[in-house]
Amino acid sequence: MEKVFHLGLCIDDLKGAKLAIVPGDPDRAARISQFLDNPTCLAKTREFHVYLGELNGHSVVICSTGIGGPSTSIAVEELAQLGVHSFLRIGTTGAIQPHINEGDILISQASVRLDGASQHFAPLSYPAVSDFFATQAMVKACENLNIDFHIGITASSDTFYPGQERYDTHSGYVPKSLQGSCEEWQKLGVMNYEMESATLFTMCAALGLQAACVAGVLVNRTRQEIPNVDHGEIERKSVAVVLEAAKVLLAK
Ligand SMILES: O=P(O)(O)O[C@H]1O[C@H](CO)[C@@H](O)[C@H]1O
Ligand SMILES: O=c1cc[nH]c(=O)[nH]1
Repeated sequence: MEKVFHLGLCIDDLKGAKLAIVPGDPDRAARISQFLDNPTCLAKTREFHVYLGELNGHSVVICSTGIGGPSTSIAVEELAQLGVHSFLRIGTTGAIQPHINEGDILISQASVRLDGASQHFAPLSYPAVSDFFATQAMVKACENLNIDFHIGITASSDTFYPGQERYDTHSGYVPKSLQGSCEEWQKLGVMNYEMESATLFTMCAALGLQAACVAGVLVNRTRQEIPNVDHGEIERKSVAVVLEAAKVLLAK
């Protein structure tokens, strides 16, 4: 049986799993796996830490994507080759609207394509749109858990610093083409910045796969540039949402 190149896994390793939960952070993948029945670690290679377990009797994979579109595209492509069809991203994020607070839960309907990797799957005129049913499962999960949420558009950037217009940096300089971009996204009603959903949504839509994204807010960019909150509670809430959404989707 052929192993996929980066994850080093073959189809039988996934025991028929069709759904993957995809956080950016490898350590978060390990923490999420503890909520599955019979969790096992399948691989730890580069940024890709892969766990398998069961949710309500269904095999589920957890696979970290690392930061950004290029590594996300590898994880999604190789998991798809192994039989996965549904991808639920659970991330952290910076809000750019004043009414969205640290600790809030954001569900991305679609993303502004500030990445490069998505252009390797479809031209820029193609939308980075989530899957309706997977996103509906995220909404249902919040309702089931009585968790308030915001739903809307996310700006998904290749970079954490210039692409999200941060000036508190080594050089303090943001290229002219990105100066004022945060205000533009605010005025266009964009909720937040993160770094993987544009690639995830575009490639999944283009390849006939299903994707959704939930994120916990670590910082409100109208008030400060760099997060300084305790991530623990925020992660617990967003992990609860993604696990419940997985159960909702698996029950269909
Ligand atoms: O917490 P994760 O899932 O990594 O998501 C966000 O955090 C990272 C940046 O700090 C980027 O990957 C961004 O999308
Ligand atoms: O501001 C933030 C916080 C988390 N992740 C991001 O990409 N941006």
